[in-house]
Amino acid sequence: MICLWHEFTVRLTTECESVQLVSHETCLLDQVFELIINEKPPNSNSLFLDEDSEKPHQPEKDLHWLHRAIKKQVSGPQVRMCSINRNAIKTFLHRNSFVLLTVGAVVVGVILGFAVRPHNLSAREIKYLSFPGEILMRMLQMMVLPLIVSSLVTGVSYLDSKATGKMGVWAIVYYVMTTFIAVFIGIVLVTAIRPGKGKRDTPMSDSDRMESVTAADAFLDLIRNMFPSNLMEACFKQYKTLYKKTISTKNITVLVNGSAVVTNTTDFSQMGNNSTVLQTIQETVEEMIPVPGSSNGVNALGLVVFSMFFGIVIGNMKQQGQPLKNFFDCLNDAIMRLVAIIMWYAPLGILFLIAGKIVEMKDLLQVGGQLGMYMLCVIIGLLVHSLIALPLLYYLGTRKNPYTFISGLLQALITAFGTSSSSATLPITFRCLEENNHVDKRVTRLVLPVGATINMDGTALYEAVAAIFIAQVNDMDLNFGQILTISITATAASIGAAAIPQAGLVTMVIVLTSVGLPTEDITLIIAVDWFLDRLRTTTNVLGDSLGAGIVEHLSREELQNLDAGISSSVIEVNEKPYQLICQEDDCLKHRNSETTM
Ligand SMILES: N[C@@H](CC(=O)O)C(=O)O
Ligand SMILES: [K+]
Ligand code: NA
Repeated sequence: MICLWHEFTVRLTTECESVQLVSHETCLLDQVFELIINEKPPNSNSLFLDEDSEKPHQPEKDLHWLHRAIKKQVSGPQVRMCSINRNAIKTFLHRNSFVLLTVGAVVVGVILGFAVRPHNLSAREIKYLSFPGEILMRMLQMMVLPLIVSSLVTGVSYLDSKATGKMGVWAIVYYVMTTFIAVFIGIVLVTAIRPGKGKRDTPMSDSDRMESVTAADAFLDLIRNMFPSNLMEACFKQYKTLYKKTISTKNITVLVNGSAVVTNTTDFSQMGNNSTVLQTIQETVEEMIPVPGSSNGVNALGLVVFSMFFGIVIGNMKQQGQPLKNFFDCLNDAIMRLVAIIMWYAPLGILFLIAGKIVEMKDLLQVGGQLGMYMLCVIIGLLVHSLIALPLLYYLGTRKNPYTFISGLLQALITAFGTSSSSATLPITFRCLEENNHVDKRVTRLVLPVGATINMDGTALYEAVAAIFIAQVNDMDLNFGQILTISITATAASIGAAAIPQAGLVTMVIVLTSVGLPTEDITLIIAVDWFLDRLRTTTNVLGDSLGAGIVEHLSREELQNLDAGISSSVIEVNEKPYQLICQEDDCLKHRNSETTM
């Protein structure tokens, strides 16, 4: 945070450098004035007339007059300085208006929330209070579906397969690596701090039991969701395995030996032949069998997979695929223009989202004991990951200042905190990366939708910490194998988690069942999950964005080659060098004008 603030002030000072130049000017004028006073012009008596002309002129008085006159001269630049000062502030405000508005909204939201809190609003009134925030969520979510599809299709179709492949590989390497780093940080912290040690102090509430899905079925669901059976349905439903209890009857042969009933597994030879009778009875067997079911929400994974393959195919169709390419390009452009409008509403929405949540929440400061230590553990882990590990990785990958990059993302990060959904934040993330950080659109279009869907560092860290916390509360000692299992399933759970509020809590079940922990114990951490969810979503968005920056840097050669490819194909068509320049310019202009309002 301090680094961010530092970046911010650096920006402010560069903006105001011109102002400092002007004040130098006035210093110089002062020096000139001193010089003039000391030199005293020889004909000062006649030259400088006092206002009171009747009195004889005295040199000192003349000098005072001179002073006044020069002061008058100096005041000209002073006025200019003020106007430049104002201009600098104006441009500063204009350039950072969104960030300033958003930060202001957070501050006002917190103040409003704490001001309203003592009034003990009813649940209904709180709903009304956060209504403007709900509208923001709805507007952002409205953009997500067309945004994911159009940006992925265009992102993939405009690259050749080589560039897509290389970018894809870098992105996947980055996603997997950062997720494991996050899990590692989480595990180290939770085993060092041991928040769950001691007697369990949180009473169990068996009211809301979590429906448990076995790890294997959850994994299969993930793959099933990659290939939605119906594209329309994928826009609002996901596949989810349900269990049905079936009762089947089995014929079992038993030996009846006097009064004792022995099942057929017993060795026959030990029984006396004359006293035993073979009998066939029916036994009912209860079995849970997986049946198809569904849960509400966009099947983002399915849409991502479809759009990517669709884009590759369109790209390979060359001339024939051009109309579809243009269509999705235009769709993407139009959606981003809508997002630009929504951006103006975003601060207001965030204000009420935060105010509403503050009014609604139970006193977080009173969460003490094990749960408090658990929260601390997750918070420290997220901070370490997002302020040290990820920036370091960005620096190693690009040799650029990561905090400059992060300062450009401020609005997306705040939106992530406000909405606690990385998919709802996606439109804002796009704009921050493209407008503030000038990341190539071909990269963001490809990397961001995939990242928002499968790359969740914060969620992975949280899942690992939560699982080990629950093990500690249950006095279960985990061996190395179990910890390894947790780190793998936590990664899988973060991939499977939908980018919507508190989705991580649902996929927790996979991690818990994989090491035989009681899934009901998720209720232990539900109370503070809303807060941790906001923080981990912010980390998720940060991870996606830094990933886009790194991937852009690592694949800059491919991008340049593509640019060169465009110009060489233009030569083939036109065979006139001067037209090449025009075409290239047009092409560049076109690329730059995309999504700007
Ligand atoms: N809310 C998170 C997912 C989670 O629950 O961890 C997100 O959208 O990124
Ligand atoms: K995910
Ligand atoms: Na990751």
